[in-house]
Amino acid sequence: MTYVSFPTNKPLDFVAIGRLCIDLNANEIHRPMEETMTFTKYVGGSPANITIGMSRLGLNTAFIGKVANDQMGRFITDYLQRNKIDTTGVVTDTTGAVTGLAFTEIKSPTDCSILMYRDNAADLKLTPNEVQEELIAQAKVLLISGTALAKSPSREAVFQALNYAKKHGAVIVFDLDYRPYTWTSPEETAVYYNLAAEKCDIILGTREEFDMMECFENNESSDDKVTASKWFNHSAKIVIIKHGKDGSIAYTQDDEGHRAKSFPAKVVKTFGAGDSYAAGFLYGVMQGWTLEKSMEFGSAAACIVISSHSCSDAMPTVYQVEDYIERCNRNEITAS
Ligand SMILES: Nc1ncnc2c1ncn2[C@@H]1O[C@H](COP(=O)(O)OP(=O)(O)OP(=O)(O)O)[C@@H](O)[C@H]1O
Ligand SMILES: O=C(O)C[C@@H](O)[C@H](O)C(=O)CO
Repeated sequence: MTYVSFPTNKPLDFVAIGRLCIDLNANEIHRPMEETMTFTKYVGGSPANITIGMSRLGLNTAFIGKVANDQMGRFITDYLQRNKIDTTGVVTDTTGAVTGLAFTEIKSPTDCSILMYRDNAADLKLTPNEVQEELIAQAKVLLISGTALAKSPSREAVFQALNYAKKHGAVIVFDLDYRPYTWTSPEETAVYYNLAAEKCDIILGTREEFDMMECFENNESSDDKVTASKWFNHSAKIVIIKHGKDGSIAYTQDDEGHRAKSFPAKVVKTFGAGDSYAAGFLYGVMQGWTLEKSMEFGSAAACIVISSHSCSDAMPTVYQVEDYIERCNRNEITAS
C-alpha cells in the first residue's frame, strides 16, 4: 500500500533546509567534559546529517542553508560536495556570523550531552530571498527541521521553502529536532512548530518532542495514537513517534499503527540515532517499501551510527544497512 505519492518527474530526490554546523566529538569517551582534552571535528546539524545519510544511500540530494565566511564554513561546504550533495543553495554569510559548534560529551553509552556554542550562528541568518525556488521545484522531497524555526530570518526562510514545496508538489517532511537551547520559551516553540507541522506530509519526532508541541492542550504526555491523529486533519499522511531503544511507531490515517522494533547495538553514543533513522526510513518509503520495512531499515541505520564516533561521517550505505540487518538476524550482534 502506498501512503505517500512522490513526484516521479523531478531530477532531485531530496533537498533539506536548515542547520549546518560543526560537531566536536570527545575522543576520550566515558569521561566528563571537564576531563576531555581532544575532539574530532565532523560536519553536524540534524538536517545536514540526514542529507549526508540520503546521499550515502545513493539518492540525488541538495542542501539549502547558510555558512560562516570562515575556515569552518568552507570545511562544511567542501564536505557536503565531497558527499555528492548539491550546494548551490548553500550561501555564505556576509555579516560576520560564526559557525555553530556542538561539543559532545560521551560519559557512557546512555549518558551523552551536547555543549552548544551558537551565539550569532550563521545558519540562523538564512533569509527568505536566499531560498532558491528552482531548487525546491526540482525536488521530490523537502525536509525541514525544527531548529531553523527558532529565530528570524531563518524562520521565515523555512516558511518560504514550505510555500515553494506546496506550489511545486514536493512531499514535505518535518523532523522535529527540538533543541531547547535555541529557543526562548516552550510556548513560542510550540506556536511555530504547530504552524509548520500543519503543512507537512510526514512528521517524525520523539514522544518528548510531540509533548512540547501539545503544551497548550494539557500537561500530561498524550497517547501516541491521539497525538498522530490530530495531524491527519491537516496535511499529514504518516506520523512517526520514536521511543529510543524501544523502537518507533508509524501511524497513517486509517490504521492502528505500525510498530518497528529496534536492533541490538554496541552503543558508543546516543546522538545521531534520529538523523540516521530518518535517512533510512525516508529512503525506504521513497523506494515504495512497506512502512515496516522502511522503519526496520531506519532502525538498523540508526544502530550503525550510534555504534560509531560520529553522526555525519558514520552514515551508512545501503549495503552496510542490509549487512547489519543480516548479521542481527544471524544473532551475530548483541547489545552493549
Ligand atoms: N540504544 C539503542 N539501541 C538500538 N537502537 C536505538 C537505540 N537508540 C535509538 N535507537 C534507534 O534509533 C531510532 C531513533 O532514536 P531516538 O528515538 O533516540 O531518536 P532521537 O531522540 O531523535 O535521536 P537523537 O539522539 O539523534 O536526537 C529508534 O527508533 C531506534 O530504532
Ligand atoms: O546541533 C546539534 O544540536 C548537534 C548536532 O550537530 C548533531 O550532529 C546532531 O544534531 C545529532 O543529532
